[in-house]
Amino acid sequence: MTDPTAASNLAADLSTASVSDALDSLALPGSLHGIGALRQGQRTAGPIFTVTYEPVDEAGGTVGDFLDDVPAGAVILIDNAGRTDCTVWGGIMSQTAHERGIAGTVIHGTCRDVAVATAAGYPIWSVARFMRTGKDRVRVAASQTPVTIDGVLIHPGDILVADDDGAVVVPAGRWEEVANIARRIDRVEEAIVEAVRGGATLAQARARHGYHSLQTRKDGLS
Ligand SMILES: O=C([O-])CC(=O)C(=O)O
Ligand SMILES: [Mg+2]
Repeated sequence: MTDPTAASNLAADLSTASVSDALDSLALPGSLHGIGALRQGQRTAGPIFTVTYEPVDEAGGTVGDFLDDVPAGAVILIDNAGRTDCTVWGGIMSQTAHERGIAGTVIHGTCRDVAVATAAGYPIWSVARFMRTGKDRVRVAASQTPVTIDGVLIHPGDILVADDDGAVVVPAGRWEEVANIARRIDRVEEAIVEAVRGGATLAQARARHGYHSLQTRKDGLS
């Protein structure tokens, strides 16, 4: 799944919660702990463009050097090792990315110029918001190489889904399998709520539809 439009269309109906449960059922990692939505009501999905930063302590380090290389529809995933004392993303970058049709930015690190991103409607997920620039403090070490965030190994082109609950990554080769399971989980959860509306107790509705084991590993190894 490398076509950006296809990825975002495929994920349009999927929440990160369902995708995470589907990953759990397959014993796959993917949920990016510690990265939260900049504001509520934003969501995105698409193939990942990876960026890795490294610290510097001299003039010449800077942020955003990779942005002209990112294709429309991609989700930028930045690994700055969770650093919160300086930025790797700001308002000029939000407006540029929005202008180019980039699907969103997910940062294991920090962004600034939040009001600008909000005004542009550009979606961002990050560890923190802080105003001190990364210029002269970090530089791009690599782009489009594998990164590891919260113990999750992520390759360029893997699929990222992000919403109010955070961001989750699915290996490109497992996307359809995971999405199908996530949709099945959604249908079961809807059926539980319907049963409650129809007069069942929550316990009855959950038991009837196997709620407690929806995300349980299905290979018998858990
Ligand atoms: O220094 C930064 O984080 C970048 C910045 O403010 C911008 O892109 O507007
Ligand atoms: Mg700025």
